[in-house]
Amino acid sequence: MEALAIGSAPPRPPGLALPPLTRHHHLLLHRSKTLAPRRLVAAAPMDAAAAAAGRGGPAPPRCARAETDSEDAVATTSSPHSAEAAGAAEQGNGAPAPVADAADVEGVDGIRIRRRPVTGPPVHYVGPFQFRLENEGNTPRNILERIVWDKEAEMKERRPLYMLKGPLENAPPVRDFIGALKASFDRTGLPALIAEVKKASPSRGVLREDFEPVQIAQTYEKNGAACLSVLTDAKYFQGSFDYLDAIRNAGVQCPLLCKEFIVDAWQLYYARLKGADAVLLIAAVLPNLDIKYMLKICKILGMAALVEVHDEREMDRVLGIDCVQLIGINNRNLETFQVDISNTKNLLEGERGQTIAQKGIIVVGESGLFTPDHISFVQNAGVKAVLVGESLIKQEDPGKAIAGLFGKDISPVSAA
Ligand SMILES: O=C(O)c1ccccc1NCC(=O)[C@H](O)[C@H](O)COP(=O)(O)O
Repeated sequence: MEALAIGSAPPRPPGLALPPLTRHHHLLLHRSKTLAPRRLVAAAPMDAAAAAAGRGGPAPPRCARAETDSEDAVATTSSPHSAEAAGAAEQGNGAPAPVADAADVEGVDGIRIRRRPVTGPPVHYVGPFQFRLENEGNTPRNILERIVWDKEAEMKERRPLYMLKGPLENAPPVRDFIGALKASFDRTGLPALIAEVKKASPSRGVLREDFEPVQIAQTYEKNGAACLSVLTDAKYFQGSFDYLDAIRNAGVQCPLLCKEFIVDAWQLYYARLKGADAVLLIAAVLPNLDIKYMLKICKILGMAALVEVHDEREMDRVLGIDCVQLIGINNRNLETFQVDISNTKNLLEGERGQTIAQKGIIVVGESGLFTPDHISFVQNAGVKAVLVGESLIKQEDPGKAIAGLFGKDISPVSAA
């Protein structure tokens, strides 16, 4: 264990209370109260001398309230199940209290990643000092964990939910994401294209230096994309929520998927406010209860949800959830970066494929699609749509690259 004093503790912002609850808040409140009851936890702050010496010896326990009575704390607790299971209670210093055991977290509806650092964040405050204490429990095991942990930390800095209420009333109208996919499939007989507006990724680094999101969106639309996927994560993908409204304001009609690592219902409201028509829900990150809860909020907001799976277990979990209309099969393993397009075929074989057909679910093949053969392969496996980033974005004109990917011009103009 490494201990390093790196600075002094910043002041904590004062708590904020919500105005009377809206229709949206009621759902949040209900879920939070039923699933994440308030509780007291024993916090174990670091003993200053032990911390300085690099030992994590606990000081005598003290009690801290895990959740407050403030409506803000309740209404924005967006993922009650994972929050509860991950022991996301707060210590007096603003850091989550340590949870009992990593296995508890891993056992939540089968999600493998740890949603939060098991032993608390590496930075601890002891009086005016800040200590960095790294150990297995607070070091991410893979990129997905790293992203999600950072996302949870980002959420702590967000505006309170009630501040979105006014602007949300003026959000641009929702467009029919699933309808656009179906219309495109009916028009071309080929999987509908969700073209990705993505500057960089953890596995590929910077994909396009001269990144002009609006121009890219326009050329995608002109050349036959049915919908667009817009990366909004800044740290790992160099994306931005501002790209959503910039693309809409430029007159692009294609419905927009907010491609984000959603861990908190706040992100759903914010995505809608910025003009998203659909959001991504990643099964590897969200326990079933969270997925159901987020789907309900999406429904209230009128947005579609693309529920992403990577393996059989995630597919089976998601097939057990009512109201899922759109499933994305990611050919990329988000923990190892390995890409294998036969993953789409494997997950659609046999009973799973039949269940999907019976339920009328549209399947999107995601990642690693570069050639017309790849498109045919996933179409034959049963997908009605594809989500494509790298193979288009790296070309000089990403829009014109669509014809190369499909082996023919699929633009609406070509059909006229
Ligand atoms: O692409 C990554 O490096 C990555 C890492 C961690 C989480 C997600 C990641 N990518 C998201 C995607 O899977 C892709 O953006 C999307 O499916 C398009 O893939 P591609 O056509 O291969 O760019």
